[in-house]
Amino acid sequence: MVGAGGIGCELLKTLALSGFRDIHIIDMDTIEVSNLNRQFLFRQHHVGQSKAKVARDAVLRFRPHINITPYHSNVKDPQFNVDFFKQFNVVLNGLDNLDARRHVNRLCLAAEVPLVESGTTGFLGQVTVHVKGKTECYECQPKPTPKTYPVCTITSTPSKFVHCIVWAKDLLFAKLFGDKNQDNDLNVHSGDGNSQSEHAQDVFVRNPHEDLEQYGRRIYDHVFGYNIEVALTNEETWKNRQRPRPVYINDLLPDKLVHRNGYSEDCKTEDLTPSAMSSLNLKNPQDVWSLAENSRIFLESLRLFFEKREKDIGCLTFDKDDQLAVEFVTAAANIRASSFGIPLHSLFEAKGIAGNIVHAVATTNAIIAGLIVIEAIKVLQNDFENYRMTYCLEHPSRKMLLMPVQPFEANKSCYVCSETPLLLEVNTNTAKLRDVVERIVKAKLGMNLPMVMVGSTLVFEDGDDLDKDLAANYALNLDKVLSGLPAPVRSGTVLCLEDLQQELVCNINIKHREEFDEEKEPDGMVLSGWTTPSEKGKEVAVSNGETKAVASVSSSEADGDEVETTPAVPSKKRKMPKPERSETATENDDKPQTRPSRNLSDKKSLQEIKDNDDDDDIIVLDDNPETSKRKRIH
Ligand SMILES: Nc1ncnc2c1ncn2[C@@H]1O[C@H](COP(=O)(O)OP(=O)(O)OP(=O)(O)O)[C@@H](O)[C@H]1O
Ligand SMILES: [Zn+2]
Repeated sequence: MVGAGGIGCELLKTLALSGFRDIHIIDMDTIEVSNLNRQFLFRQHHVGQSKAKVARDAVLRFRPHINITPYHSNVKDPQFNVDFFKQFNVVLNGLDNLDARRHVNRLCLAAEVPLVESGTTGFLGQVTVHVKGKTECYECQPKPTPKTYPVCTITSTPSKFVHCIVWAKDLLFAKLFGDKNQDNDLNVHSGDGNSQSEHAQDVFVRNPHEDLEQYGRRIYDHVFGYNIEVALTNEETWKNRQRPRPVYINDLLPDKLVHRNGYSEDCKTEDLTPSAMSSLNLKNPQDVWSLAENSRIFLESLRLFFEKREKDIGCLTFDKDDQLAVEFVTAAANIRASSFGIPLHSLFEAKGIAGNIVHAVATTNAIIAGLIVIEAIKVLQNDFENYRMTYCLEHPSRKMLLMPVQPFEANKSCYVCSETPLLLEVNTNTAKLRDVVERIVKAKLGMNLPMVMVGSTLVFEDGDDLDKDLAANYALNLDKVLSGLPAPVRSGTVLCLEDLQQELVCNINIKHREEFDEEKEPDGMVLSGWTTPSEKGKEVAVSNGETKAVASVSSSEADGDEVETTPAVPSKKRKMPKPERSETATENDDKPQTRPSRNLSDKKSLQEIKDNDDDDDIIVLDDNPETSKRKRIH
């Protein structure tokens, strides 16, 4: 088992009660108070201890004679190599992030161990089975990427609260407390010339003799006052939009914060984590603060960052579990929202949006854990015919909340489980090797410790145990443009990537391209070749052959880096599920959740599926339903 969190606790209990006698469990985390509402193997006195170890002890209390081996470690650690994975009959994932899931997928493929993968988001959940040579792997289908917003909406023309949140955490928070060298679009688009952005660069630096309140007030006036004035000069922008209103601190808080009621220098925040809410005596996170209160929180949280957390400044990124960061972002987003005539939100709501939080539902985790065990048993019995991927829906579909679907066959162009090369369009004269390694090899391809080869020349290798000279040489290469490497990379060159831990090799054909669209191709390079086109709305095939889309997390307004779990539901493509139980094909008394799929709204294909409702075949739908083929995979 990988992961001993929400799904993991349920899973370990159900495995133990179902007769599994030798279980290894990996989890890198310690128990937090916020886990206790659903991770029922843990109690308050366990807070701070290893999840894997406490989960083991809790289960041994009611199943003392089974073996449970806990590892308080990251599954990406080198000790969990292919040989380690080979000792298991089946691997069960109860993870919460794509990165770890992809890594485990690769190790399972390399070790040839079946993987049962799972995820939940609120009421939605899914369990999928991945067996090399039999079904698709976890990465055969591209995963939905987190929602992004056009830069100019965030910097200049927000119309929803989420735009203000993204501005507050990704631009302002990052500018004030994050890496000083990062690219940051703050202000760049709010003025009409470079001089504005130059001015903006300076304003964020604290003057030597400026006290923290003066500094906070200056930042406040700059971002909520001056920048809005500058933006207003661009008449074109506001022709068909409501004009924003500049906000200045003296209009709201003419007196210094220290002189105002509700704030005292000596309030007892010393031993607690610094919090602007507690120092200003604002207690309820569900209250929507006034503009003045938001302004006070803004100044106070900024002061607390500099006073109490100075060592963090310069390397912070927004973290939903960092109270002070949430307070700052809530206040900044609300002040901006007020300026743009957007309704203000409480800290609780703002935190949910900023952290992309979908509240976990314990029952969904329990259901999903049960389904994992059912699939694990089938895998152990080699009952391939009966493997199912199961989706847990929010609303019944044909009176069913659980929707079983036969597994899909592998995607022949999946770079993880097949050897199909990828294509990278890149400007080989301007892009550095570092850009390719960071943006493509690590971020897009999920390699953990990659090696990059051009022909037989190794140009980069990652790892802590490298020889010093070699490491220095690779560091030099990282800063070279592709065409300037010791083995130059140009159009037609093949880059060979290898991750020894994941035992993954992947070739990339390089195609030189001069120009990239900043908005649409922000990486400045485009990787293609493995994805099958998937539709934006995710669709689920239901058991009578109809297809419906389920509301999924990515349709939520929230923006975020990582969705807690990602139930990827099958997109249009591939094949239809085998009906699990026969129901009258015409019955459909629940409201359609969203539009029917393009493919299956086609009457002809619907009819075709109904006709096949009760046979055991798997139907493969090509892009054009007219040419749909039926294909047996076993
Ligand atoms: N790379 C990894 N190696 C080992 N364990 C991991 C890794 N990534 C995630 N996990 C574990 O997977 C579990 C996922 O559980 P869950 O989704 O309930 O998240 P959580 O962190 O417990 O809760 P929340 O995110 O809501 O605070 C966590 O316990 C986490 O430690
Ligand atoms: Zn694959």
